[in-house]
Amino acid sequence: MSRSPSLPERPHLDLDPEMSDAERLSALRQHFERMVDVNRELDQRLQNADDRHAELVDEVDQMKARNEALKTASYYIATVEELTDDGVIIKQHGNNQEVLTEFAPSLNIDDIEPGDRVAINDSFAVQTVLDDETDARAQAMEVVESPTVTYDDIGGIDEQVREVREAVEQPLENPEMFEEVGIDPPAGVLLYGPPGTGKTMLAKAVANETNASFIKMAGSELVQKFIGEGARLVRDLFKLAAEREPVVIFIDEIDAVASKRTDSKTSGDAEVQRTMMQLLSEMDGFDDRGDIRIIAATNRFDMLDEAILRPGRFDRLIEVPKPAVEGRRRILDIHTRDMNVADDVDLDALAEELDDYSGADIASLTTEAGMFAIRDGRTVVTGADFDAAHEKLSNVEESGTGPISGFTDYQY
Ligand SMILES: Nc1ncnc2c1ncn2[C@@H]1O[C@H](COP(=O)(O)OP(=O)(O)OP(=O)(O)O)[C@@H](O)[C@H]1O
Repeated sequence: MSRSPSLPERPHLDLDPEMSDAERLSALRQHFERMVDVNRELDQRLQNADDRHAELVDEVDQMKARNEALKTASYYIATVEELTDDGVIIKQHGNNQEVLTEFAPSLNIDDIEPGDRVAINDSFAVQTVLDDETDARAQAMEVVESPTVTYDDIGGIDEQVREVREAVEQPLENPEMFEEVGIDPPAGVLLYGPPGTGKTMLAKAVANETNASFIKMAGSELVQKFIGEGARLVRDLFKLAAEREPVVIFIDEIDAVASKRTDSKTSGDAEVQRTMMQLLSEMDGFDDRGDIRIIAATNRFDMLDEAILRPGRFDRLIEVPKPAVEGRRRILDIHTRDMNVADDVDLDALAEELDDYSGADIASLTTEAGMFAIRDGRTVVTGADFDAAHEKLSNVEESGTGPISGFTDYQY
């Protein structure tokens, strides 16, 4: 900490009784001059201190403003209901609370109409007018008109492929069979298992095979990125699907919106609950929806709320595990089929060695081996490249993150 400079020394007046009047006068004059100097210096210091004080007050004001901005940085979403002379009536999404409020001075009242979606701050003042919902939809969902993944691209999970085809393809292609037999087709398929085992691929391949569009939505995005919008986006998702049939809806990380209820009553939990209830109600009205099939995926089966597993909802559960040795061999085949691989590469032996590798880990291993060849200026990938890649990925594993996709706390 810097210390303030010491005060100037107080001038001392030393009058000798022996002094003549002239000497006294001269000593007094000198003393007076020194006092004037000291006074001038003190004045200067006071001025400096005032300036510094003003600077600090300014800094504090800026910090306060920044703090205020940080506090109000997250906005809530609402819809404009009515513009009145007293202000604007908005309805907040999520809790449907109606509020009479005002606009931020930066907004122009002529740009706002009833029905607009707006962002409001903690004091409900309208901060911005949001783009219309199709933009929000586009951000939240990945829509693929015709996915190119085929069943041949998926290795090691043949039984799971068969089950998914039965549950999704059959009802789309032969709905009359279900009618004749007199049973309802499975409503939703839930794929569960470790990350990177091909769940997304499987859903895309089914869409491809049935000439259906593919719409993917990530559960975590629904509740983390679009706070207050989850239930609405679920509604939008099914509306969009109805416009695109035949369609496969894929909800990844469904655990984010369908976890077991916790005891805490935070607004975040309430939001997740609302999103899940919307999803359940959409699925319950599913019978009349025609050519829409729904597949969800999770790495955390143990966390799921049983409500979503009831008949008529996700009633076909398919486990997608990490591949066994034959599966790994098949996945190695798939991922090396377009690679320039040297004769000394022994994929059988490699498949044996890649214990605990997921399909995604194997895909990374082959890419990594190719990178070693390129780094060495070669276009043929050798056994040594695969060994080096294996060693590199094993080191990642030793550092505690799993071969690649990291998977330590998985239970189901
Ligand atoms: N069974 C598999 N056969 C061939 N490649 C696979 C397989 N599983 C995963 N892969 C490779 O890993 C990539 C990622 O797989 P995918 O996204 O389907 O896994 P996921 O199970 O959906 O993972 P997550 O749970 O992390 O979303 C695929 O694009 C593919 O290259």
